[in-house]
Amino acid sequence: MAVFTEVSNKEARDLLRRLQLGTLTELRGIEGGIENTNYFLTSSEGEYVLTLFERLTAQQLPFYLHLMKHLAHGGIPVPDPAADKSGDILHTVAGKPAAVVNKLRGKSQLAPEAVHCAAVGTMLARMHLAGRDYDRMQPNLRGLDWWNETVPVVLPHIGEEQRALLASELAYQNHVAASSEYTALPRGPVHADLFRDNVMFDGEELTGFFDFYFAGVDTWLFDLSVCLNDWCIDLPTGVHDAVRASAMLDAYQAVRPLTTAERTLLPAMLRAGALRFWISRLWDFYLPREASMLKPHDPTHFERVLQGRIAHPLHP
Ligand SMILES: Nc1ncnc2c1ncn2[C@@H]1O[C@H](COP(=O)(O)OP(=O)(O)O)[C@@H](O)[C@H]1O
Ligand SMILES: N[C@@H](CCOP(=O)(O)O)C(=O)O
Repeated sequence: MAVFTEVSNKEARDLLRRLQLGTLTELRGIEGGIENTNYFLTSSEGEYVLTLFERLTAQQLPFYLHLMKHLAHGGIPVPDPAADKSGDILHTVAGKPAAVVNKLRGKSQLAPEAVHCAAVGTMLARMHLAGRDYDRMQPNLRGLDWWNETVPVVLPHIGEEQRALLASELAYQNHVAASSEYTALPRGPVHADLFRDNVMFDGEELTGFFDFYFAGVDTWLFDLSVCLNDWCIDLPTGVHDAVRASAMLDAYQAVRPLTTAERTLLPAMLRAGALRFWISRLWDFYLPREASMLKPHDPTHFERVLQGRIAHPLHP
């Protein structure tokens, strides 16, 4: 149950009044999620999601919330944070930073087919283009600097073979990041965690991207690689699925063709995307944070994905 902080009906009613979103009809805790407290908030005006941020700070949050607003106004189906009379979209509820967004229609497609991967590819490219004129800056806080800080912390907890793979892949990624091809990659605000459980579908219609709280400015190719590594593999084995990957890549490129540097570095960024989540899963597994991680994700999954990406590089 991902309700780490209880919200009373009175607090919900007061918030709806401040946001001029009608009168409360239902407040229901959401069971999914591992980072924040989430409630479905239903009022006489519509259905919303109330999020209380358990770890992100009031300094970090404006980047994410204004990015969602910017993208929503740019026609991308993402939750649009509600503003109060003064235009503020970051609120305080039960002593925590909080936001209210519209509830997206549909549900997550956890067994995607090519048609769903194509829809994600199209919308991802549209989202990258819509983010070009977003003027706030926050780096990907789970990027290369964080990998360099975190790998030494997890190394003592893992076996010799894993240590060798983790250390050599980190060295490889530092080398790639220093190259002129990497510098040439187009970049902008990216979602950086657009897994199957962070996209809504109604049948084959993509109804929204959500959970932007790992977003940051990074390469568009990294974002695409994170998607390919989750949507276009066989989950039990981690093996690449060529049909779903082509569907996603073709759809993405129909909106925004990859540059020469991106085509060259796709194999390296697929490795980077696998490394990023291997590190975070190892970190969550061996160094769990107080009360936040209910059931840590399996780190060995991304170890397998990384090995597959090294053994069988994907050349678009
Ligand atoms: N805007 C939204 N519209 C509809 N459902 C949402 C929305 N935001 C969150 N949810 C629901 O809440 C669940 C948990 O949200 P999520 O952002 O993944 O939490 P966490 O950041 O804690 O992992 C999602 O799986 C989804 O079912
Ligand atoms: N997608 C990440 C975990 C991030 O959790 P989320 O529920 O906030 O998307 C992983 O699979 O390791």
